Amino acid sequence: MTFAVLRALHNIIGEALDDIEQVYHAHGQDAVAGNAEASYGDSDSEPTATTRSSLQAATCSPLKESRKSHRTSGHKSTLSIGSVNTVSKAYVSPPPSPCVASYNQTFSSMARTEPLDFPSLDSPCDPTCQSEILTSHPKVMAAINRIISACGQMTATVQAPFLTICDSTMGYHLPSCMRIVEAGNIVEVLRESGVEGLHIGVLSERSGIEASKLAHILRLLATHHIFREISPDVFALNRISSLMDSGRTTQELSEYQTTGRPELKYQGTNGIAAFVGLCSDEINKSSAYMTETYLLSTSPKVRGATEPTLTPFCFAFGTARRGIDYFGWLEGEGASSIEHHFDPGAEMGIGSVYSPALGITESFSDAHGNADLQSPGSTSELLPVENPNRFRLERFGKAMSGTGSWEAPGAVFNGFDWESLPPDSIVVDVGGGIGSTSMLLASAFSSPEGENRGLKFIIQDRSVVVEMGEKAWMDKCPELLNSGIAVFQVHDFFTPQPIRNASVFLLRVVLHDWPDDYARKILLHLREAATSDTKLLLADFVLPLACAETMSTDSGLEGIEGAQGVSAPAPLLANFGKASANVYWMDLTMNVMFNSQERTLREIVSLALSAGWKVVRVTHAPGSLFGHIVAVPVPVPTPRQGSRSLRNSVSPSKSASPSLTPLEETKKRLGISQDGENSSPEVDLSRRASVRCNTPTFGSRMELSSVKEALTRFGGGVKRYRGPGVLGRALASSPSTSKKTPSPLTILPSLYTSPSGLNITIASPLQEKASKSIKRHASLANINCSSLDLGPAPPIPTLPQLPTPLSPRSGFMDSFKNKLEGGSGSLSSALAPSHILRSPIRDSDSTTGPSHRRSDSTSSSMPTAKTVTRRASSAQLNQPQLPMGPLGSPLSMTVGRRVGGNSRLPRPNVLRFPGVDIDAQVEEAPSTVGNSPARTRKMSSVLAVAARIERGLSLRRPPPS
Ligand SMILES: C[S@@+](CC[C@H](N)C(=O)[O-])C[C@H]1O[C@@H](n2cnc3c(N)ncnc32)[C@H](O)[C@@H]1O
Repeated sequence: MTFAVLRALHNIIGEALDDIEQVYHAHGQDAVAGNAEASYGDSDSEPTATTRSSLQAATCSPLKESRKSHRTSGHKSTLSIGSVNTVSKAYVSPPPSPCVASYNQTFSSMARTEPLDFPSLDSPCDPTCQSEILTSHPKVMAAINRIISACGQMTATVQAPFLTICDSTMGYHLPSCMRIVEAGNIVEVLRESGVEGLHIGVLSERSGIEASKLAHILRLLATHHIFREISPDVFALNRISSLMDSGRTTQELSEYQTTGRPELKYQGTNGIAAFVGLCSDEINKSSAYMTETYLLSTSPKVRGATEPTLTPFCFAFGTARRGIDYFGWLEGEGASSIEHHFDPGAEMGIGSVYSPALGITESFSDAHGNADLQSPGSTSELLPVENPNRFRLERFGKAMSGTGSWEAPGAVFNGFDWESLPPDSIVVDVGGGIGSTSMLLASAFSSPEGENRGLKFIIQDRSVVVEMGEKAWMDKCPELLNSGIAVFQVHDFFTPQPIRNASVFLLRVVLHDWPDDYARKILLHLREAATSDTKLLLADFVLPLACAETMSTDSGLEGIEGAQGVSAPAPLLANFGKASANVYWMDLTMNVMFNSQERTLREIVSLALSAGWKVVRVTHAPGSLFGHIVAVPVPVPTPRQGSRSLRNSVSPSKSASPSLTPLEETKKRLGISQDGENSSPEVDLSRRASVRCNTPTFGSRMELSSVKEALTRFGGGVKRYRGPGVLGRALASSPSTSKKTPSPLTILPSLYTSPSGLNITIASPLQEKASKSIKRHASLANINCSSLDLGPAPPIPTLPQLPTPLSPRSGFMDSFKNKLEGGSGSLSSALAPSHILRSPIRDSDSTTGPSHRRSDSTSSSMPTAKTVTRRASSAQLNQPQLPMGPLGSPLSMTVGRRVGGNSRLPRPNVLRFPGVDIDAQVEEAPSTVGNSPARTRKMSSVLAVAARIERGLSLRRPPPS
């Protein structure tokens, strides 16, 4: 039986490799045919000889033959990776350094002769190259996850159990080694030395770490594939370690250190080096005190603490006694009583070490983590330093900068039926940070112009954050503030919610910062301010169980749309095991640092219910563990009726007061008085906690999102757009150059599997080049475009004049046409906004023609019988504010369940979706736009619909006849 399991795992790996190779091969072939447009990036310059040869050398033929030989030989790579010595210094570190040769320079040439290979582990990572970008292709990511999951399970099965225990228990050396490497700027030193690597003697001299110690450190990391030992004692960067490159020169780094500003290393970077430093330093040490805190402490209060002042961090760093939590410590609270200079030699290395290099005071706690060894008077000198943890504070901020993209920004479009909200509905972004999510939504669903200006947004946060947010919006989208579409409001979410007529309360990565009692207080304040129509939208990671979810009656999940989630295929662990590790790392990080947590869906449902919110729906972006959870108001349960979570976490009152409503009673138990002030003995801690969390934490968006990026990835959900503004500008802006490279910290939709394996047969007269591009676009959307009929176009009737300009997106249309006609720029980036299906007409929208209203479905599952209808008569086209087709074209498209046989095929302009038994029909519509581009626009619309169907987005019913 075990062999059968191992074989099954082996098959999963083989099939996943096939999937990956297929995608890479298809893209390579496409490029070979001279149509090498990058899907997320572009290229127009020539490679250097060295980079070309190196990339060619590192590129192999992922052909079927080689796949076979992989399978049959079981292990042997047939790839012939060229000598690393021929690889140029083409490092692209984040941010790119001046010595970088861009990927695009090499790709356009290389791709003509070689199919595309998967990125090599042995070469530095170039996040902008096609090969690297393709790793985020949904099909590739899904396959990668299956491979990681299967390999992890296979290793655990075959490895001697004791060795697995050693890996798990002695793995503490890994973060320690990562820390010293980051702090010693080893990556930057190695980058400057080039691909030949550097002998440990030189490396030691340049980093200040003793040679033999450093060699052993790097060898451990090389053994874990994080560096390479390319010859004895000679080390070099590889795909993994190169990501930690700050891009600074070693000279700059040494200047920062000698001037006492080492944190400048992280400025303007993608945050990975800072992230490595943070995790391997404070978090690593804090985690080591989990047992002292949760188990060995003699104090039950400590063992069961939910306060941020009694975390493993507080014991590891000796702040518990002084009631200082992580943020307080970062901000230097109590610093005046802390020594800043300690001679470790005098105290046998126990105590604190002042590190001029890092600008920090390092504290060592005793073996139990209870001693605060930084107590005053134990050392020589008290320095008037304003904040001894300034370096760590700055590093924390930079480390967080990439974590906001752990959830792809546009996922929120599909997380809620935004279009169901009437105009002027108010969305309150509670603890909204600088309002990055609201900005995306406002860009898509509001317009500063016209009478109907769509949704309104109120972004609430602490005053310092509100200031930052206002500034960011004034820089990026002032019209949204000036028009009153969005306002910032200083508000403490532990006090009563001032907005009493909200349609949606949005809480994005807020609850995971708080233990249940605090989270419940936040939710209760929102519940109290809710109308019966108000919805709560929670956006957070949802921890999967490590077994398959059951919908049993005690799960609390019955009736919740989307609760079942996606399980990995057997024999993989239901949650994809190792492939999902990151969310569990996050969870325990929140635990040991803040006594907070990520939550399972069961926990979220129970927590919400205890505060009078019933979860009705959960959606995930394909393959992502980041969820959008919709809840509606229900009566707040009394503690007696309440959920397990409420009963467990709130000490029951001796006798419930009959004169109080359940909400009042619950608030009383939680220490919230009727006027909203905290009144229980918890008050101090609550206040403390609420003022602590000034600093955005894991998952917060530290900069405004790119609207374009969000729409590119998730635009299928955006259906309402009422005029120019941020979105209009984003769409009309330069067609291809402004695509933002996703942060390497981004978790892209990862466990994606196409629910249906859609095939499209497209019959339409298209220019060959356009058809190729569309095929590739379809492939990116994981749609198998099985054939494109390039037959002759049916005759086009005489046409009325189209209004000019076509729409606010005409700039975009131009770029699209330009692309089709062979101009520069990326077709795919031009196509991307085709996912933006402008809303057909709202009932209330008298100027926009007949009502084809509105979606009945908020389902995220595959559609069964759904129809999209988009109609605009030629007469309507002459009116000023007409609903245009997705690309401004006057088209009418119907997608509906196929009834009976395939009678409509092979008529031109009819699409077939065999996987889900759905046809899409594009009706001929009047157009004066040239024949081929017009058809191509329609086709792109069709693909947009196909992508929407494939993603399980809700579509529309046909108009009432
Ligand atoms: C993890 S961040 C999330 C920010 C934002 N929702 C996002 O998605 O980027 C948590 C936010 O909660 C805010 N916050 C913390 N305590 C707060 C309080 N008592 N009242 C209002 N906001 C608070 C922080 O300032 C921070 O912006």
